[in-house]
Amino acid sequence: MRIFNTLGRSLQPFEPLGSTVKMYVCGPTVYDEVHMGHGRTFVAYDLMSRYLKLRGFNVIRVQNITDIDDKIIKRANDSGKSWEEIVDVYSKSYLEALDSLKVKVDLHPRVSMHINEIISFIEGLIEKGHAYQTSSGSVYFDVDTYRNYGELSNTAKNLWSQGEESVREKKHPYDFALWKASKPNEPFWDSPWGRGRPGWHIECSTMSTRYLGETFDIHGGGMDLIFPHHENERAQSESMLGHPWVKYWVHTAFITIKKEKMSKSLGNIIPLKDIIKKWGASTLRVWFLSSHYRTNVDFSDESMEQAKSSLERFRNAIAVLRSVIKEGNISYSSERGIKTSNKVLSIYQKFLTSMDDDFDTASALASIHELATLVFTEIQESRDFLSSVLAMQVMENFNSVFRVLDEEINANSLSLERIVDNILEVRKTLREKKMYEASDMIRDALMKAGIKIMDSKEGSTWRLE
Ligand SMILES: Nc1ncnc2c1ncn2[C@@H]1O[C@H](COP(=O)(O)OP(=O)(O)OP(=O)(O)O)[C@@H](O)[C@H]1O
Ligand SMILES: [Zn+2]
Repeated sequence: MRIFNTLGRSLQPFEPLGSTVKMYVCGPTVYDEVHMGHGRTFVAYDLMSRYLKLRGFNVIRVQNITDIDDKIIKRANDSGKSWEEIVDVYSKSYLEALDSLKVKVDLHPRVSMHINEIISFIEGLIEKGHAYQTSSGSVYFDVDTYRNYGELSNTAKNLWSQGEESVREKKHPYDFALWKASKPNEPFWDSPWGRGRPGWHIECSTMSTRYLGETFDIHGGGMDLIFPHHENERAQSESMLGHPWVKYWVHTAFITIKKEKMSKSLGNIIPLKDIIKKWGASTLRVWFLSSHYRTNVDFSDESMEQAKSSLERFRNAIAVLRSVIKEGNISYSSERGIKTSNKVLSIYQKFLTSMDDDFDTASALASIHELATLVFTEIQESRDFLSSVLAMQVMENFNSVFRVLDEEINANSLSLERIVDNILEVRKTLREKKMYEASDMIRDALMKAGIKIMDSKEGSTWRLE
């Protein structure tokens, strides 16, 4: 496998540091609805971790929630609500959106729950001479003390402006805040430097090392985070730890609207929950994954229609495969069947090769389309059992990574269980009413269908014969 590393800007072989791949992704600042742009980024990392699992790795994935920030405070002041209320509403809505998008994260640490750890981290940086306190009670990172600054974002000194206020008290304009002295009407915490709150970058250095250790494999986020956020995180962490920190820096490109980044601050967002309601989570995931995670994608209803019809095509292919597996010719495959099976295997190989190549989901989806074509042009007609079973396995593996066909893949087992359990409930009522004849008829009918009922004092159970 190879993966594009922003550090060095090249495709590099993927060799994890240990037996578990550890991944940290910068999550949202919760002051407004999560939008499609966030969804793209979060689905991209979800897909990466699912693919690594398919490839046999253990994966642990941490994605933080930024619940202390200037934008949150502004929103609270503008709306007359407390910052806690704002954070509560939007973090719930974020977690719900992740759930309906089937994005799995193992841990969602919040800044407000890690203030002590953040303070200790900053104290460590001051002790090591990488940070300084100012008369206002703020603490800044001294960028000149970290010699690799600019390497991650590939930028020279004249481009290091941090876009932060109160530059006058900094030693250099490119130093950035670790701790901000509190102003009136702002939330604050006590610290060795007085009342204040953490700057943005320090939270990710603190929480990622706390949960993933002193080195980890993948650090991700959108491309807008390369500078200054990730550059600053790296400077803080490597200065503190005294050794290299993250092995692969991975960045996703943007969802745009009329070629402009979809962004809360620009006011052009489509909330995730609205788009999921309109198109469904599976169509949206297909749409996200139809382009490589490092290319910008412009939103349009037409492209969503295309994603919808791709999904429909995959669903139809599965329906054909199901019917062939159920009723197909189980006798030994014909020469033609063997040829088809080999085609299925080579399509799967292509799928893996694409995914191994920096998670090229667009090409991987093209392989699944190719498989669907094979189903419609050969398998549907030949009704060959072996190639159908193989094709179904490919679809299952594909779905374990893309998670767009859950209902179709799980249809059989789910419905069988549900049906038999319901029948047993009916039968229990019949027996309670002493209608033993009807109850026995049901038992015999199920037996003919290959389902054996076992009655006992505790109730009835069943198994496939
Ligand atoms: N339009 C987008 N396309 C892809 N990823 C995005 C987009 N907007 C934000 N992200 C990513 O989502 C994650 C959470 O973002 P965060 O809440 O910090 O957004 P933000 O950039 O402050 O929001 P906004 O730009 O909407 O004000 C980050 O990794 C960010 O890079
Ligand atoms: Zn971060």
